[in-house]
Amino acid sequence: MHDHHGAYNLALVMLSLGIAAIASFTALDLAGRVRASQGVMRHLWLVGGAFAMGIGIWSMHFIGMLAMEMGEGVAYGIPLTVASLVAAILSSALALGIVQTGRLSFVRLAFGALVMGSGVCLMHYVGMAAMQTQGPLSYQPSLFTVSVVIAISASAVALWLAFKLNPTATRRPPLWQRLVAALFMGAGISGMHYTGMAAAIYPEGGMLASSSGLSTYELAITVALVSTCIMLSALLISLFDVHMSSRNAQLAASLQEANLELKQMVYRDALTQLPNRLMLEERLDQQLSAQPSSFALFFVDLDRFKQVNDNLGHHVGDQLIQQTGARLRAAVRDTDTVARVGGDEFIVLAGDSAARAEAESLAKRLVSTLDKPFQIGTSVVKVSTSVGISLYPEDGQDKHELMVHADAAMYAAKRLGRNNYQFFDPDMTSHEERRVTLERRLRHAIEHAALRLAYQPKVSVETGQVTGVEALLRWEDDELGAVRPDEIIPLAEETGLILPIGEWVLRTACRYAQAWREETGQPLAMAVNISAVQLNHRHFVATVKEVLETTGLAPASLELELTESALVLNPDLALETLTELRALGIALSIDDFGTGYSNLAQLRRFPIDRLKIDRAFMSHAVTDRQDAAIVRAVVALARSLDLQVVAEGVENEDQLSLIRQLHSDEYQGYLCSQALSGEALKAFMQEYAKRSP
Ligand SMILES: Nc1nc2c(ncn2[C@@H]2O[C@@H]3COP(=O)(O)O[C@H]4[C@@H](O)[C@H](n5cnc6c(=O)[nH]c(N)nc65)O[C@@H]4COP(=O)(O)O[C@H]3[C@H]2O)c(=O)[nH]1
Repeated sequence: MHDHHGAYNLALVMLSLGIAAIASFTALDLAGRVRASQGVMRHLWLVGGAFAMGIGIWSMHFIGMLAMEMGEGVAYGIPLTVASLVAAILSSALALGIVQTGRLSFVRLAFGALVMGSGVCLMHYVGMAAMQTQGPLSYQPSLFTVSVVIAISASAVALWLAFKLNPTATRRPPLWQRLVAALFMGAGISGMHYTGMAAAIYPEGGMLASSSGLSTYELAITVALVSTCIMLSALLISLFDVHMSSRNAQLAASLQEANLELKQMVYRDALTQLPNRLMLEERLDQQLSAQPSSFALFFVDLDRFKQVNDNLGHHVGDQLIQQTGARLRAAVRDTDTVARVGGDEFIVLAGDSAARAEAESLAKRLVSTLDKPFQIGTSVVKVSTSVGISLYPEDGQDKHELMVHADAAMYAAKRLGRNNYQFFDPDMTSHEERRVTLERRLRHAIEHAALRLAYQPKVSVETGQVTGVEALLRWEDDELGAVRPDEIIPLAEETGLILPIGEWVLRTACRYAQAWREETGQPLAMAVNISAVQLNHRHFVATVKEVLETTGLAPASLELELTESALVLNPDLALETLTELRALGIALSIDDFGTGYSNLAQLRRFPIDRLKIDRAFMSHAVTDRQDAAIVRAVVALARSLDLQVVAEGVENEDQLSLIRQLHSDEYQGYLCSQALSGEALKAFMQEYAKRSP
């Protein structure tokens, strides 16, 4: 026996190293594919990968053996050669199986390396045994051991790399990393092989002559070509698969994104990003199915939203809604739901406002948070809020009932003078029912002359003398009780009833003022509210003229009170109408000023005599700095436009002294008197004249 450490054919050694590196590269890539795929695909990748990798490693080994120049051609026994190929494929399958799932623990790595290393050794030494030598091969124990250690260590590094470079379907490690890893692995496999070759002690007599017709070179090149082709096809398929999976992953991601957006659109209000009605209803369903002991639903509606929208434009209206949503959100707990369910309507679902008292304190918070003026761009907008509350379970067992009842309670709050809240009461009717009844009864009231007027004195701030009165509509219905003008006027505007009602108010007020003059010999300045619908009606000026003529009232005794929204609806027509009225000698004032004071430049165009500061500002002007600032600004503005100022809703001496400081001209309010019937006004005036110096 002798060591057959014959010279190596350098070209074939290089070829074997190249094949080892390609096999390693393929192995790492396929390991990634196995990990990234699922189900049947994972098994297919495992089988295909094991073949490609096994053939690769085996060819490296085979070419490595051919690289040893042993004189004449060496013959290889077919069964053992095939067995070594099978060993290579099986150990590759095992290796791929080990890296396919989970995390790589130390035990797993050690076990995997042992299995794979043994497989590689088995392949190598079975392959060596296939060499047809004169006698059996033997091995130097030390080098043999080193070769086994190298095989196991190289396998450990290979497995570790396969895990480290674990690509997901969408992300692959950079190419250079994969190349370096492949070179490392290739070097490990080749190292094992050449150490194993070095360990071999060949028997005396050397090799049996090859019966194969192929030369060593031809055989090596053929094996290299075939195995490279197999590996390259596996790589190409793998690349294609990565491309497809990343495309699929991208598609899935964009589908998920589209789904989210769609959900957002379906469940969220676009303007405020708050939940919409649909989402609220779902949350209500969830809430109800959790069988809670109790909870509360708050229907929140802005009182003067339409006015702001008309006066200041939709963009301001939109911002008002956004700010309202934000304030409501800030006023409730994180677990509560604030949903926008209509133009200026919100619903708050308060999970555990168990007790009525808790619901009441939240309602107060909701009203007061929206009572503070809003700063929108350069405008200061003041609105108020009406809140209706329904409680589960007493006010409703299902979501529909709870919502309808909260809505009815909200309308009841509006009827009671706005800026407050009401709990649902079974006597309350829904908004629709109320509307229908109201319209029917209003028509009845017009036909049966059941409407009345009340007159509220206006007082000079300087002298304390009554300077005139404002006519206010009153209606006491047999069925409905007292109905406030705030409720009558919008309904009358919608139904067109405002024209007959408005004309009746004008005629009655003028007749009263003329009768007053005839009785007392003194003129009575009479202010009448005019709705936007009336002002924009073609015959309005003619109607006013006719009423003045018929009643005999001097135009100088009449003042018409208009809202800003009436003017901005059709500014050109309004200007024309106001100019004609002014030419008749009628005084004109802007009512509710400040609730959304708008286009000052526009206001300048109109022939106006007075501005009336809305009572919403007066109520807090003494205590709230922001409201006081608005009152101050309105007075300053009126002065700069050379207009008189009337403060509405003056209820106490503090408010009076504030407007006195600000040099307001007149005031109206409970401090002097409420609106009185025609008879009561006469008595009041006599009494008042006696009191004043
Ligand atoms: N809290 C409080 N309130 C006070 C005080 N002083 C007066 N008020 C109330 O404030 C309102 C003043 O009328 P407005 O601003 O023209 O506001 C009126 C006006 O815009 C409209 N309106 C009333 N009558 C008519 C009418 O005949 N035609 C039209 N188009 N609108 C009318 O309905 C609104 C509400 O009228 P009313 O309910 O009569 O309410 C009246 C009056 O009763 C006070 O010191 N404190």
